[in-house]
Amino acid sequence: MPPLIQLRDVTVRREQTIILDRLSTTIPKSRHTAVLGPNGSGKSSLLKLLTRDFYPSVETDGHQGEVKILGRSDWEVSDLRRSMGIVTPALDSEFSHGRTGRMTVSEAVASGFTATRLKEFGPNITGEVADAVDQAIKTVGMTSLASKPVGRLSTGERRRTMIARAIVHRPPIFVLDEPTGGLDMTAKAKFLEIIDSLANQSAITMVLVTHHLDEVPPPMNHVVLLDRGRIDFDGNKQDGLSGDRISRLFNIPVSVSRGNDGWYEARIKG
Ligand SMILES: Nc1ncnc2c1ncn2[C@@H]1O[C@H](COP(=O)(O)OP(=O)(O)OP(=O)(O)O)[C@@H](O)[C@H]1O
Repeated sequence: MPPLIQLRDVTVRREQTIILDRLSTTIPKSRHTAVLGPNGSGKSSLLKLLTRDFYPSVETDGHQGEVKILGRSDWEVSDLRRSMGIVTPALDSEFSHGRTGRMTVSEAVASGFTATRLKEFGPNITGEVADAVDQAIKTVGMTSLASKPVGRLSTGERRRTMIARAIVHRPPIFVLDEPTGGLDMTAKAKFLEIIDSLANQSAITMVLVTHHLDEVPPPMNHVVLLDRGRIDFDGNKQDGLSGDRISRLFNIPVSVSRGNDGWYEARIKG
């Protein structure tokens, strides 16, 4: 079986700026991976390569890196997005207003099957689709709000709806970009609990972008650290999240500890 995700020597350039610099990494099935790094290090750009919002740039010597998903690099964008679960700030924002925001929670979740954003382009919510929608909504604790328009949910409720939409069709890959942005303490705790329980399942492989060490769920064992568009570290979480390494990466003295529950914590020293 080919790796789920394979990046080989990929550079992304925008207006003379190199955003990602000859990145190579491989994510096999079940290797939940956290991508960490300071602001502007290229984390979101890396996810955009996976979702085909960005493509590898052709370099001056004609070289072009390669992004393979599920062993293929020749995906139609719509097919590719249907085979992934995606939660990004842009998607979250789209579901917060306008016609997309008028979809009910059930309709929004069902739209994960078609990777669409309007009710009329979504699937019929009957039979197996309806069962899967109910199950996904239950997983994120939104059953009592299933008929409410997503645009009228709180940020935390909407974010949980986005998770349900991402997993409803049981995709092999689930990518999340800064999923706790804007959540209060309670909503964040609830959200991380859901992510943690999904990371305990091996059928879905998660790629999580974050700047917060305390948001990396215990079952997520692999980290990629990015520094100014380059991979600084790609390996085991325990080795990657050392105080020295994180201090160097974020350019500030930090002590990192791991609690008995497996969650990490970072504190600025001094
Ligand atoms: N479409 C674009 N055009 C030009 N520059 C871009 C574009 N997208 C990203 N960049 C630049 O690429 C760099 C990396 O951005 P990216 O958003 O991937 O970083 P990040 O690590 O996700 O940052 P943050 O933690 O702040 O979200 C930044 O310097 C950013 O300004």
